[in-house]
Amino acid sequence: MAAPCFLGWDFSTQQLKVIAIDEHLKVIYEDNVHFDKDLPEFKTQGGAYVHSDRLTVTSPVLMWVKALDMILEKMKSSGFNFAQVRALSGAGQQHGSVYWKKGSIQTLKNASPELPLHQLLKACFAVSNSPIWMDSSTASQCSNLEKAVGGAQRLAAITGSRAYERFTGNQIAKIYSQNPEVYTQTERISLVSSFAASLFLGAYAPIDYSDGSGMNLLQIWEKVWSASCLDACAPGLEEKLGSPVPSHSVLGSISPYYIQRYGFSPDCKVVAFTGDNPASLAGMRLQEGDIAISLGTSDTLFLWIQEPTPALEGHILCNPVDSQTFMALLCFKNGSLMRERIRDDCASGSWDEFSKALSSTVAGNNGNLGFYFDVMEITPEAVGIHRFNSDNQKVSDFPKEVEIRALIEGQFMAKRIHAEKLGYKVMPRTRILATGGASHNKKILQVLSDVFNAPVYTIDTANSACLGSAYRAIHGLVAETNVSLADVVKLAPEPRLAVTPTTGAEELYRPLLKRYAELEQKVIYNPTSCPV
Ligand SMILES: O=C(CO)[C@@H](O)[C@H](O)CF
Repeated sequence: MAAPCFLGWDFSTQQLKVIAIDEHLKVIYEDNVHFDKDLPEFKTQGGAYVHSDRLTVTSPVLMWVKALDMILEKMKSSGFNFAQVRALSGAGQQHGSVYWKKGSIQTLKNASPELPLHQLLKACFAVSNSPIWMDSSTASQCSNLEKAVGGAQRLAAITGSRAYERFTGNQIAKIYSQNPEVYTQTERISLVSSFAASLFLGAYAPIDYSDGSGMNLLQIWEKVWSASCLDACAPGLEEKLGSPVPSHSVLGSISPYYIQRYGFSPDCKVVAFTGDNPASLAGMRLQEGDIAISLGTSDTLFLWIQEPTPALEGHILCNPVDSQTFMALLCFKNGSLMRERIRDDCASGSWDEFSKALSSTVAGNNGNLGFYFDVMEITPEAVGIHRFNSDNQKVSDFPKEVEIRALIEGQFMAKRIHAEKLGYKVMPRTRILATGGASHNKKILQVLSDVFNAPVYTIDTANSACLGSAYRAIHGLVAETNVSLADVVKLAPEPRLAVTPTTGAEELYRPLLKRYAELEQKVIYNPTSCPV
């Protein structure tokens, strides 16, 4: 009897990835299909089409289907033993939506194993180019939705986020208003995650609570669709969405199509798919009180939160590994490009010199504080460079090494302040899991550790959504017995401890954090008033 294994899928923006892990969580297979390179007939760029209005961004749904055909054929030719797969789960880019045409359920259910999926399903989609998360063409739908429910803060209180152009409810509203006949022809609307799960299930898979939190449609507290949000977007929407389910749900056994065409076991279970970021949270094995910080072009924070306070920034989602709690996403657009620009201006383009400047300046920077936003920041909405001395007086410049410390301390103080605004609390057990370019720089991590007064670990998240999906496949089989994901994956490699907080850091940064929050109110973008 072949050793059991578990598959994790990631239908991301630029590629389809798969990872197989054995019962000891060891990776035994991984593969990918890169949309632009391996499916050139679709002529996508970065897996998508940016339309001439520069606002509309879509991806061809049949490209995702054909990528699955391709990767399964690659696995088959490599001799992968599909019969050993006990369960599979997956992730999809958040917010994207798929529109199944009336009657497609029969095609899905009766798929003939002689043919590839992309041939079987070629007439199944009422919208051939699915809107994806990069789209920002629904501003009018967003303001309509916020008005309909009583304002931006009210919508955030209901669904975890104010209205965002990429969020699915607003995308559906646009399709309904611009193509009502297409909307009428649609019998089911999936997210990318539940669309992918449907392909394996041979039936329409439900939307999970966590990815459903990225639609501006789900009441994240009661975990039901918000009637007022649905009605504001399109008529009869609830029937087209189906009922949402807990993210750990076992949806059923794999469709006979895969058993006959690839040799999957009839006992292989399909566990609900979810969004890429929730799946990454699982892949990073975040636990209560942890923070994951991806230090990339934008800096992204993943937070595990017990009692969230939804705000006009960031996103609160149902937690994918514990339906009783929540997760939050916070995005800071001025991330690595901002750090590189200051490195070039103040450290002659050298990270070594940058690090030396951090070492040569004192924690707290003698009260000098800075806000560094070369591009319009979203957390908070602000732009430009703003420097303040220890008396809170605006100054036009800092010495180079002071500028470097002011940038790094400012970026991390902002992260702590905005995380705590969403309800996050630093706990004695808090760990910061850092990933991305800057996580290789210990001097930068030391500032992060001191500002949060928590140890910083580094993790490799290259495949976190895929790995998280494989972990969730295992967890789905035992979740009903109240086993936590953390217990199921305790054999996984531990994150590496990089730095711990300097003694006295909490006392030092507490007053600075207060000052920073107060000064931030002065730099927030207010188009009607003159710049600070
Ligand atoms: O829009 C996002 C999250 O809100 C992106 O991170 C997408 O999930 C990327 F696929």
